[in-house]
Amino acid sequence: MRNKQLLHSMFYPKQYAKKRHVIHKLTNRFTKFGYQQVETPVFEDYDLYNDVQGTVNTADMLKLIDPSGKVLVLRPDATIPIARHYTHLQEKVTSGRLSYVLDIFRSTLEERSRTQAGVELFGERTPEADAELIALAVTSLKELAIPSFKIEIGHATFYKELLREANLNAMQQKQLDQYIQSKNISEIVPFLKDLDLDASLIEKLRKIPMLYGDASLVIDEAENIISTERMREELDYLSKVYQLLKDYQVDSYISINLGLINHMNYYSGIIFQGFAEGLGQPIMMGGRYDYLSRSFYREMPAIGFAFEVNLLVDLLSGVFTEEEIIELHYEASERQRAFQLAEALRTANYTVIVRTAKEDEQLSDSPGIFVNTEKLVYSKQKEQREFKTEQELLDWYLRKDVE
Ligand SMILES: N[C@@H](Cc1c[nH]c[nH+]1)C(=O)O
Repeated sequence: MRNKQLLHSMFYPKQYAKKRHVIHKLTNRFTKFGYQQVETPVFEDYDLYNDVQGTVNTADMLKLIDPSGKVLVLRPDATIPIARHYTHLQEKVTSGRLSYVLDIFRSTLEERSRTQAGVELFGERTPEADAELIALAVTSLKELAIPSFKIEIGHATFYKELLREANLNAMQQKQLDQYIQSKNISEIVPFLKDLDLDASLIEKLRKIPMLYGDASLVIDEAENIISTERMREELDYLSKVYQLLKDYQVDSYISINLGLINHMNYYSGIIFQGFAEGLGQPIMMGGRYDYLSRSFYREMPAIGFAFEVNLLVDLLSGVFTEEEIIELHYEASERQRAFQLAEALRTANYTVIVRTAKEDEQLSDSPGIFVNTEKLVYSKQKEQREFKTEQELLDWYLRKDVE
């Protein structure tokens, strides 16, 4: 674990090697599914977020002022800028797959920033697109060998459809979301009764937090609370996504949770979160956001998700640095030869540190090469070998791991 006392904890070499491994595996997998990597600026206009509907809470953004007095924010989310740029620039493109590894900054985060690795798929509103993303998330976590994880799939508006006629204000909606999210069933009924809602509506809403678990059972149960055409369509859509996930053979990692609530409010359809055993917070979040780009240049359906890279790093056990470091010691007169030899080894993909030889040099466990006037010596623990020329040493070095 990294040192949690510091505001921005440092990744030390072993930990950082793990982070690199996680990023490498994820980006590789994203590429294999056809997602191309992009990067967005760290600093963004505060106004962008003020003008957009369904964005990060502006109070949570980290702001700064540039010399002209303009208010900027540190990138609080990756999805919003990517959607904005993509729908603006790619006027003729109808669909596209993008990926990213970016730090995002919010005052509410434990360390004010975190690294996310995610994907966004633009231009498709089909169960096939949703299933592709969920399958990509599952196979990525499998490839990383994250032990015991689950993806929970919910819906951003399914239960809110029930409430359309109830006209709750923002505070009441927030309170209800909280009760549903925490499955606080005992508080929900009195709360709804106080709001003077219809008894049959209360009965349906009370069931929402229990619509959780095995997908086919939950989908069947959810049939009983459908009260609008839209709910019917969304449930059928969810069911199609689940059928597709069966064909991807990832259904054993999936459960449905119709009380799932994501903290971003741009979602408009399926939402999902990934959980690993023993970790209270999600390792992945995402969902469909078909109307976010309406605030930009043109409306384009979209879906995406992001992994929390640092949480994945903390979940991985094992060591991810196997690289041996060769220490190359040289006598002052042999400096140029030594530098050339070090460079030849680096070109051959070895890691080399060069240093001047000291009289009482202790042999360490890592391999050492000594460049003296008369000879070249390789040593590792008890093994010692002498070479006459650099080429001889190089030839032997390049062969030794193969033989
Ligand atoms: N940007 C979202 C995750 C996401 C990516 N794409 C869609 N949703 C978040 O930070 O929670």
